[in-house]
Amino acid sequence: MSPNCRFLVPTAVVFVRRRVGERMISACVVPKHGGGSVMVWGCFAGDTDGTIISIDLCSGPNLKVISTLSVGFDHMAMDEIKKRGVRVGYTPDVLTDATAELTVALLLATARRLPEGVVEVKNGGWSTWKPLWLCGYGLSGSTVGVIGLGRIGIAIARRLKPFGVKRLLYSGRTAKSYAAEVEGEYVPLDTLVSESDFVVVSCALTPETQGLCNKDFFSKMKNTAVFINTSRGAVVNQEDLYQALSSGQIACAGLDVTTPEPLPTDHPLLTLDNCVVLPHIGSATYSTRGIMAELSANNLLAGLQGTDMPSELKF
Ligand SMILES: O=C(O)C(=O)CO
Repeated sequence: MSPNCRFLVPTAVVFVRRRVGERMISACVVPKHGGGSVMVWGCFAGDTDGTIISIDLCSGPNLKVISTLSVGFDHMAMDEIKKRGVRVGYTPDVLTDATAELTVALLLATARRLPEGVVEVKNGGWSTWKPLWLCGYGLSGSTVGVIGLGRIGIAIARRLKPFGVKRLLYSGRTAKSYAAEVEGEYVPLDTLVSESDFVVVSCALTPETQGLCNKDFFSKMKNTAVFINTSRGAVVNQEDLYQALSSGQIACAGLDVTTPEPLPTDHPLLTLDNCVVLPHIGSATYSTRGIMAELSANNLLAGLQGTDMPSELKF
């Protein structure tokens, strides 16, 4: 085993090497970006804190199967994976509800300034009642814009609608028939950005979405708007977000994802009261992580056996 190995999510996965006919093939379980630990078996290396450096540089020719404990696969060198014909298992669907719940929690915590309130209670800042103290923004009667109405996006929209959201806008590559369920209006991105009181980013990280939320984007948002990102950190230009937050261009932001992860403790975003940063815990419920672990183990085993995986990435 590689000296770089740090153990181990999930413990259920034990078959990492297997003889198939004359050949020994290798497989590994990878956590998502910044996930903290990597199972390494000779063919695959991680750096000292367990983050994968690069599959193309580190994996050996025997690597046939990868099982990632995530729905996202932007942490893997897909071009190289395709070139080598490596099969990839992932964990869609099973984390949708947990991630949507976390998004709603983060949105409410950010808009209603819960972290600031908790600090004030502890540090004695809570004195007499003051009409405008710790006021924030409510969902009732608001316009919510979801960027990327995929599996998780629609689950977020479904949960937000009952808060009294008046208009639900969404943008993305195509209009979705299932958007009717939340009375979703498919609009150009610019319309969504300028008309929404809450902008929720729930799209995949692709070359098109990388850096999408930049200076130009934030300049179109309302000064009272709340920005939430639970997709991938690289969708956001963090320097531009910092400027938008510190100058009052937008009201506040809640991020469950950053670049890098973990975000260094001296990062400028962490100096702002109007920015709530979570440590990428979208899918972190006990039951969801258990189901993800089981699914990724089954993906891995199926990959090693050469049978259909329960959830195989098609590319
Ligand atoms: O599984 C993933 O890719 C996630 O980031 C869920 O939070």
